[in-house]
Amino acid sequence: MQSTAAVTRLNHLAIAVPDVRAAAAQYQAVLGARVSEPQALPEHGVTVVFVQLENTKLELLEPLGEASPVAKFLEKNPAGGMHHMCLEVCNVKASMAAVSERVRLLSSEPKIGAHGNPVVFMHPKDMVGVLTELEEVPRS
Ligand SMILES: C[C@@H](C(=O)O)C(=O)SCCNC(=O)CCNC(=O)[C@H](O)C(C)(C)COP(=O)(O)OP(=O)(O)OC[C@H]1O[C@@H](n2cnc3c(N)ncnc32)[C@H](O)[C@@H]1OP(=O)(O)O
Ligand SMILES: [Co+2]
Repeated sequence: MQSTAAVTRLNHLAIAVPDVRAAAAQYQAVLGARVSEPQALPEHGVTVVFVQLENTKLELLEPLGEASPVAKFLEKNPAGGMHHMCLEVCNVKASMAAVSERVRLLSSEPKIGAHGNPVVFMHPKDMVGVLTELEEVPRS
């Protein structure tokens, strides 16, 4: 049996949007959702707003800076769209080692994500078309 990333829970679904404030206002007005203040994350090339749900979070992503990975996505999907999903793991480096021969990891080291935890991405083409993020979340 090959070792796996050993994912546990869904942490968030991410939606790329052209204007994160307008998108947050729409989610609040139409869905009645609780939304966070925008958070600039230059090291990821995004400004994010989190929509807190009872059982998970939605992450609204607006491009930040010239090299934003989301900018190119929005060129192809100008109105916005589903961008990635984030699954939780207990040890992101162990998960990376477990899968590195079967999927392309999009960074050689984890980065610190929006929640202050280490994250890494797996190429969508190796994950049946879905950009998949792994986030190390310490289990309480
Ligand atoms: C804050 C943090 C957190 O949660 O804590 C975050 O989430 S930061 C979230 C932002 N950070 C990231 O997304 C980092 C990981 N993303 C990346 O490294 C990049 O966006 C890639 C996924 C490698 C795509 O790179 P690039 O845009 O240069 O490639 P590309 O446009 O030529 O796309 C290559 C192929 O992948 C497809 N492709 C591109 N982005 C995709 C996506 N989000 N979902 C599904 N498929 C996608 C394209 O359609 C194309 O397929 P075809 O060849 O068939 O046309
Ligand atoms: Co994310």
